[in-house]
Amino acid sequence: MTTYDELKKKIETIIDPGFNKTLGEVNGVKKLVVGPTGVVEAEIYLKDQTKFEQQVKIEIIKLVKIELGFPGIKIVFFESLFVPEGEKAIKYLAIASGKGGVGKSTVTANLAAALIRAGKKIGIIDADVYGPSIPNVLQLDIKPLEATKDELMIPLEKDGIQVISTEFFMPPEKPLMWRGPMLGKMLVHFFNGVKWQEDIDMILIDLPPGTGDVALDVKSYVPKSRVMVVTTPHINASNIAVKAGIGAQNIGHEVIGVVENMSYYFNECSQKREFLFGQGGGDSVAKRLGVKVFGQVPIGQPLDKSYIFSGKEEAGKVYDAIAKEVLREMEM
Ligand SMILES: Nc1ncnc2c1ncn2[C@@H]1O[C@H](COP(=O)(O)OP(=O)(O)OP(=O)(O)O)[C@@H](O)[C@H]1O
Repeated sequence: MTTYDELKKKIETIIDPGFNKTLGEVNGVKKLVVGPTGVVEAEIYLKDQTKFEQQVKIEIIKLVKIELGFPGIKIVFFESLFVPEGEKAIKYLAIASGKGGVGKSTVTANLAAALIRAGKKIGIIDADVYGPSIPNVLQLDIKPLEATKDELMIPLEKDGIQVISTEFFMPPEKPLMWRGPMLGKMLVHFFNGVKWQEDIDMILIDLPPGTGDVALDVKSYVPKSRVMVVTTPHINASNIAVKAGIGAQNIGHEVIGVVENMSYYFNECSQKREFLFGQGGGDSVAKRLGVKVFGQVPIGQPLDKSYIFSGKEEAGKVYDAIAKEVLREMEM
């Protein structure tokens, strides 16, 4: 009769083909239970899970049922979180908002630009399936994606920001009705099927507004992703933003801070700030989530008529300060 320890040891000798190391070496066997009827239950973490799951599943079944004589095995696979020594772990920051239209995508793109000014290599996953606007905000020309030999998508790039967007996969001017499983499939490609160029430091994820399937998927693919909440100063917007933040906290994400967008309009004539959408939304969200406000972005457009502020403009300086807070919170 095979003991539990022997079973574990043997499973841990199976190779994770993504890493070309044993499951033991890459901490790939997370849960292993032998039930009362002798059926084994296992949670296995693999690199490039979708690509290698079937192959590893067959090996484990052969080992557990044929070689070791257990009556059955149930296996659930997950994407591995293991980072080989000497390799840098990419950090993930999801940008959430309660309501649509509060400027989440504008903030995401400007934060990416500010992080690049701070010397970081940045990618954006535009997961806002209902209204992907990152390509628009960055004024990115959409063209067919190229792929590597092992069929990983190569992101498009604008001003050093690498982008993968749901918009790349939508027929132009035709809305798509996304349902849970389709969303999941799209996201799995974003998290496992992209070859980010260079030695990327951080990936920003532009989430759809509200709480929902996409946030849950992000949790399963990148459990360690932090979350930043965007709100406007209006109290209604902030009440809904709190819900998005609490939703993220409830599924185990760490919310690191709040950005208040469209905080005020700076009146050049009176040299005073005018609070067109009220005041206090950002503070209220931050207080209720137990985090701080990273910055207050004024109402306005960049001088060059794009959507991205330069580091010389007032709003650009606010984004630089937000980037600094983000880097500090993410220990980078
Ligand atoms: N600080 C700002 N000042 C002036 N206009 C802004 C500001 N921030 C965003 N906008 C404008 O508000 C509109 C909505 O912004 P954006 O698309 O970034 O919002 P969103 O929250 O991502 O929306 P959705 O969730 O619906 O995609 C855009 O036209 C954008 O240019």
